[in-house]
Amino acid sequence: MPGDARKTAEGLTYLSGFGNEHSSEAVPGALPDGRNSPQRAPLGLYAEQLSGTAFTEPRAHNRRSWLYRIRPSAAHPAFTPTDNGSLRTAPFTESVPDPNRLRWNPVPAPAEGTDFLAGLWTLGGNGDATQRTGMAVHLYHANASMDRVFSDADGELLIVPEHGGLLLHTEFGLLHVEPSHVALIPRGVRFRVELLDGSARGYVCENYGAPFHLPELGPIGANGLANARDFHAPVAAYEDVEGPVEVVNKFCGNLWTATYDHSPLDVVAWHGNLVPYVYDLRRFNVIGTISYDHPDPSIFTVLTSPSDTPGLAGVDFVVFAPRWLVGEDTFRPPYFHRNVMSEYMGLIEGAYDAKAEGFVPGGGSLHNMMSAHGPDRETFDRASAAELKPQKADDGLAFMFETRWPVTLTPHAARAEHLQRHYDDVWQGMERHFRPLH
Ligand SMILES: O=C(O)Cc1cc(O)ccc1O
Ligand SMILES: [Fe+2]
Repeated sequence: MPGDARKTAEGLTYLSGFGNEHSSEAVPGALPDGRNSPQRAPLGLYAEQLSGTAFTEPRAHNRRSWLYRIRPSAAHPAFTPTDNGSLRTAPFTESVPDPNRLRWNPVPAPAEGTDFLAGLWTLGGNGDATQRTGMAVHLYHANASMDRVFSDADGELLIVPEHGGLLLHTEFGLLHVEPSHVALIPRGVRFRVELLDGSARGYVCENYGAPFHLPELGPIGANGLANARDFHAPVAAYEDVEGPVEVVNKFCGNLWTATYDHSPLDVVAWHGNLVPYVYDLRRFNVIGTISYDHPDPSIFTVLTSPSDTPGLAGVDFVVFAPRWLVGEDTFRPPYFHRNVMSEYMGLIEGAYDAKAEGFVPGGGSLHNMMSAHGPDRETFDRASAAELKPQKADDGLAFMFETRWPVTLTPHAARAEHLQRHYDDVWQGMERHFRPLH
């Protein structure tokens, strides 16, 4: 019942920190002491390691957890292929990469009975899931809770709700995520999504590459941006369900299904540093100029998935959180630019300071590699004439998935009804102001 679920969601206990060695047991004594894999695990549980990085990756990047569960994950029948719905995976080869500036309205409401998984609609992406490079942008619109369980072997899922609260039942325990919060489900972790408000809409970044971590702070110092202690992992909570449970597994681009004879959300205790987590974007410590010029938005990076080249992210997750604008003699909104990185932007609420209208909550824009963009004409005119007193930019919450490779669209995104036909017009009629002095 949604009412009961909301009560549960509000009472959740979390473990705080990013990349920590956490441990949690739902039943006292379920965690073995001093070793991971005793001859007989406590309470008759099965011990199992979940590796998110290769065994041999450097300690600073290594992610794994030990799970103590009622049945080992291996106890399942064969998977068989099932319908992928509107979910697509890299490599994206069905459309020609598009250099145009593109913008979409929100994804239309789905048919009754659409759960989070069925409600996923892929916009596009890059890389190759089988090579563990690149990312995909998905949107979701759902109106039913999942009575099946999902896991994604292709990548981790960064869920960015725009409408409707979600209660995520994961192998590690329960997470509650609301608009303005984000949730991360690591690669391969089983979960199901319960809707808390009847329907839910939002965005998902599926990251095929290295797990997201916090960006370096460099000269900013030891604190700032997203603070590690504001990331919250669940405490162990398990389902002891015997009976048929559908489990859907996304593997190398396809959905596969199997009917288990028990719930795989049966982890009674766990320890490790590979965990799902939630983060409240409003806790982001925004750093900006206190002198002049508009800083590059890398300063708003919440999470980054590094590639082999230092500083060049497979994908960055960037938030435009409430902040003061005080730059002197400065054009304060985002500047005109062309970027080697490709930018997908979404809006969680309100408005975005570079766009006077047309960029709406639940919608999104794509400015692919080197495509020219920036403030629309109305914003340019307003900001060029604005009185430069300190101003609070707090009427919206926007974000960006910024990636090193161009985003190629799925055919359904390229042809969508809700693709805006005249987005280019926002830069039409930019007046000529040039007046040579002589
Ligand atoms: O295009 C955008 O709106 C995103 C963006 C924001 C900003 O403050 C500077 C550069 C940039 O790409
Ligand atoms: Fe941009």
